[in-house]
Amino acid sequence: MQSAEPIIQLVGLGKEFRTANGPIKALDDINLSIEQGEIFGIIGLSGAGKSTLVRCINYLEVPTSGDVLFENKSLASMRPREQRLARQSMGMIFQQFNLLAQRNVLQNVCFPLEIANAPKKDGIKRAMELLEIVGLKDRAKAYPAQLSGGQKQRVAIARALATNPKVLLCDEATSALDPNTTKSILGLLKDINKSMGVTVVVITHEMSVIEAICDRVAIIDQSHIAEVGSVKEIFSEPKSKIGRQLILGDAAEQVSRFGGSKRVRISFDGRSSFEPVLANMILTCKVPVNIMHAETRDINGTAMGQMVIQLPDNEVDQNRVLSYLKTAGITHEEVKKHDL
Ligand SMILES: Nc1ncnc2c1ncn2[C@@H]1O[C@H](COP(=O)(O)OP(=O)(O)OP(=O)(O)O)[C@@H](O)[C@H]1O
Repeated sequence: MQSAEPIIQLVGLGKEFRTANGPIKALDDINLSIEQGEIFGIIGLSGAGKSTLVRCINYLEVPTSGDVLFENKSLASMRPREQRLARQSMGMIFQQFNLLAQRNVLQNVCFPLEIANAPKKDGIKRAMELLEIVGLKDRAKAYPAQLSGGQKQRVAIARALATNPKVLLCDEATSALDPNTTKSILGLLKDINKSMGVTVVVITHEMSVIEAICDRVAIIDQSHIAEVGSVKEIFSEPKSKIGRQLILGDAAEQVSRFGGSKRVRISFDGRSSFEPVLANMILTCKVPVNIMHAETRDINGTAMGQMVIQLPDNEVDQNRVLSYLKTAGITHEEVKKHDL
């Protein structure tokens, strides 16, 4: 679905809030290009400026400097009608769903069409089609209070799509949902992106969300873009400090559990591939290990060579790994530091 045509460009974008305690610079010199048809993630810690950024994209917040280009045209320089149409081309969903409690599901989805003065019959037809897409056709008469969080977000997605937007902006859309519901909502967003060609912009503080659906990602830190790239690139080699913190955070924490503990040399003699050996060991023992050194070659799916792993400090964990290696018939020996 991806093409190289930009649909949204942020050029030197800045946003400053005036508060009683002085100005707060929420965004500073943001330059980003989001391509038509992609799923673009924006990740950062709390307070980094993510929500402000996404709200500036559709002019819910008007930037204090720089420009937002939608389909190569500056929102700031558009005539009011043109700007309204451009903003209508960007649907939005939120963490707290923001459904109208007094309206049923169908009426919620029809709402943006009423605002856009669409004929009522057409509105209902379109809303029912969308409810079918999000899997809630049979709940058209239900009220938001009668729905689960995941169902509410599905209604919000249908409502956001009612005016046929080209872009769907998702501000922490799964942050209030449990992991399974999150997975199904992310799946739905991916399907919508594929089947309708809608560009999706996902704002999140969770790396797992980026990993699950995004093509590219920008990391935002303290009002600035720290790095941008394909999810693959950024995950395999984060260049910024905040990128390493977000991506390797857990791993870095795990490493601190190792201290100067026991090391084991595993020899691979071609009978097995080293990945399943390590993966099975970690899955079976539920113990993280640290790869200190590896001289292995994957030859036609089998591993030759050796690898030194470091075990956690905890003796029970160490014994678990050692007895696994023994039972699995994997050649290994304990090594001292100077043996490395
Ligand atoms: N309307 C506002 N008035 C004043 N300051 C604001 C306003 N909106 C945001 N800010 C400030 O701008 C900065 C960025 O906030 P923003 O909500 O964009 O961050 P965020 O990355 O979305 O954080 P979170 O994940 O916690 O929502 C913060 O310092 C915040 O306090």
